[in-house]
Amino acid sequence: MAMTKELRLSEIEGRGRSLVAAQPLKGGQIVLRDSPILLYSALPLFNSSPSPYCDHCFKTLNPQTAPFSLCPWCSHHAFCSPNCLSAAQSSSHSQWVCAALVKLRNCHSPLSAQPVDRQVQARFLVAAYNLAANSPSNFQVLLSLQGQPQDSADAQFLHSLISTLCPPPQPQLLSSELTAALLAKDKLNAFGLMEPFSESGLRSSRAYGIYPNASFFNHDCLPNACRFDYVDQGNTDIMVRIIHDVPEGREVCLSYFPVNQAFSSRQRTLAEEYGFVCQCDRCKVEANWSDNDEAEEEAGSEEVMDEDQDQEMEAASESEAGSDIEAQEQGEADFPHAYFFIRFMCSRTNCWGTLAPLPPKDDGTPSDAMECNVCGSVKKDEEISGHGQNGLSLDG
Ligand SMILES: C[S@@+](CC[C@H](N)C(=O)[O-])C[C@H]1O[C@@H](n2cnc3c(N)ncnc32)[C@H](O)[C@@H]1O
Repeated sequence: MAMTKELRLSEIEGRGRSLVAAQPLKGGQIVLRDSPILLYSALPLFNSSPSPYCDHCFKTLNPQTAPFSLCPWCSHHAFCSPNCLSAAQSSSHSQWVCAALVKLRNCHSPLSAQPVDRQVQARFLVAAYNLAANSPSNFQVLLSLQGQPQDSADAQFLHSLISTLCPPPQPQLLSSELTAALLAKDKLNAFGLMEPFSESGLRSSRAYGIYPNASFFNHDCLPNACRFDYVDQGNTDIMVRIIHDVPEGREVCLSYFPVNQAFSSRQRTLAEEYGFVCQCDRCKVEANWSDNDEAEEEAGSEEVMDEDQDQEMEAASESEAGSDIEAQEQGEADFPHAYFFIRFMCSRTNCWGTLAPLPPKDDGTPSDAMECNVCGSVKKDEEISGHGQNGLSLDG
């Protein structure tokens, strides 16, 4: 089924619905622009300081232009402009959402003692039940996404809480099965819109969004596409760009997390959060590395590549320059994907973003500049690796 002229939706055994190149794709080409059917804040409900983001479009609120438009019903939620406030009142910040959030934020609310993740899940459920009332067709789209309900204590707790937010916009819809199903859809499909990049800060989300078409991208630990967003320019759409040339018929994949994560951490996240065992080319190679031992398995959940792995990467990439054929063969056998890290991973401190070429010019000429999808920096080709476009092929 054609999704865009560049992408086809196909069923691939063991991977479910998948997006496949419907034509040869060029590095930098935009293959999807997708608008969210639902957006919600990633910040804790119980926060001592006001949100620095517009509660509708999630743009950073500029203190120079304060006062912002405050919600007249709760005087709590702030919007970047009167237009955003009025758009919110007829969609994301309806009267029911406003009253529900006030009630959840009440100091006697059982949520106040809950971890931030649970508070954010509550925000999602309020947004999802609001969507059911405001846009039944988009609610059906949400329900059609991947994710089977799990009978968990979290889901039961959150359902009992949401049931007290009376009257919900469509009381006949409210059920514990539906709440559990919604949470499962959110877990597998939500995209994080990141906070502004900072070299010293932690990488965290300001909001989450459900993007119905982008939800069909499967994961690969060496992706051939990555997504960009421009929230602070007032645009909540995401754009998916091709990282390097992809032949027709090849699956187009994103990485569900920063590509620098170590093998055991990636495998754990994909199994626990997404319910599958990754068998991509990179995982097949790294599964044989000697340092995937139990110690690493027991370490924190966010391991990044360690020094040995960095050295393997360097050896492979140095030898790739062609000085020593034997070392090159050995290096590539140990770490055939070294080239990806040198060329497509942002080197800025604390960034770990992915670089993709800027879109080709109108006449089809490829761009010689690469943009990072996290920090937004743009660099010329030669500043990155010294390798020309025709270096190692990733299409093999
Ligand atoms: C965002 S959805 C992607 C679209 C999904 N395949 C579908 O049918 O709707 C994420 C889910 O897709 C499946 N998936 C994604 N990447 C995969 C991979 N590399 N191998 C196997 N399954 C994968 C997993 O079930 C995962 O929880």
